[in-house]
Amino acid sequence: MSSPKSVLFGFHAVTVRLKTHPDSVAEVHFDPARRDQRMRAFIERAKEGGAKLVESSDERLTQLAGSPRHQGVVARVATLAQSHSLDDVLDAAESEGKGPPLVLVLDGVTDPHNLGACLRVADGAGAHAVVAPKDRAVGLNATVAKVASGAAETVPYLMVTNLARTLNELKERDIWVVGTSDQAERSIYDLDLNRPIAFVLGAEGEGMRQLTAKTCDELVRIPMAGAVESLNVSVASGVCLYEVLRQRTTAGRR
Ligand SMILES: C[S@@+](CC[C@H](N)C(=O)[O-])C[C@H]1O[C@@H](n2cnc3c(N)ncnc32)[C@H](O)[C@@H]1O
Repeated sequence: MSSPKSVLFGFHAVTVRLKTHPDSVAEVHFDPARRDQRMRAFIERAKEGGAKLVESSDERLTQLAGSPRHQGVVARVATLAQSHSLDDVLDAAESEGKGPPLVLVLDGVTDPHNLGACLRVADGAGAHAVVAPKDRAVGLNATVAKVASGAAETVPYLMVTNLARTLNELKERDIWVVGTSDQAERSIYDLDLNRPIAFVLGAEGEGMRQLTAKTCDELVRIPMAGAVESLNVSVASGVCLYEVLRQRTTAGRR
């Protein structure tokens, strides 16, 4: 029986899938009219990975991707099974010596561009997982993967049934659960983040749900020096996760 297929588009998203799960790539469609260096290098890599290459027109690629932003590259791929739980992911990170747990929790991020950007920054900062509630989140689709530039393949994205319960489970693992709100009193720059940590961010508009905020150990704000009240959720994720990385890296150098 063949596994369900989905599409990935854009150079980064397809290249990372070829690197991480080459067997899951059924076909790579590309635009033969594009003969630049980037495309030539990409085709070389796809051939090395054993992918079936198919020449397709720009129009056909747009149709396959469901978007004109495919950069001349669309892959039909098998959907990867999400067999692991958050516990499995954190256990694996620990046994691989990846440092204290670092988790990004997104309560209500339904925009694929925002999720893609959050996954990208989570990968960059070395987060071990991104977690979201099943009923208040966007799933991993082709737009998310394109915006994530490959990070949708590298950072486990776990959709959970009950977010408050998951936050309590993180606390039981001695992970400090820190919620973020532009209304919080304490600044993120006053925290010692060199410890197991989960940052919780909320939706554009209404922010975190009340129960989510109540379940957090601490609420912090990112200082805002100008006129606007808050940052985009992916930018705020970047500030939080990179502050953890900065503190942990600095501590490692001492
Ligand atoms: C666009 S903001 C939503 C703003 C919303 N008015 C609120 O009450 O949080 C989306 C998310 O990014 C994070 N965020 C944005 N700006 C922030 C700030 N200055 N301090 C802390 N978190 C912030 C929060 O997690 C927030 O829920």
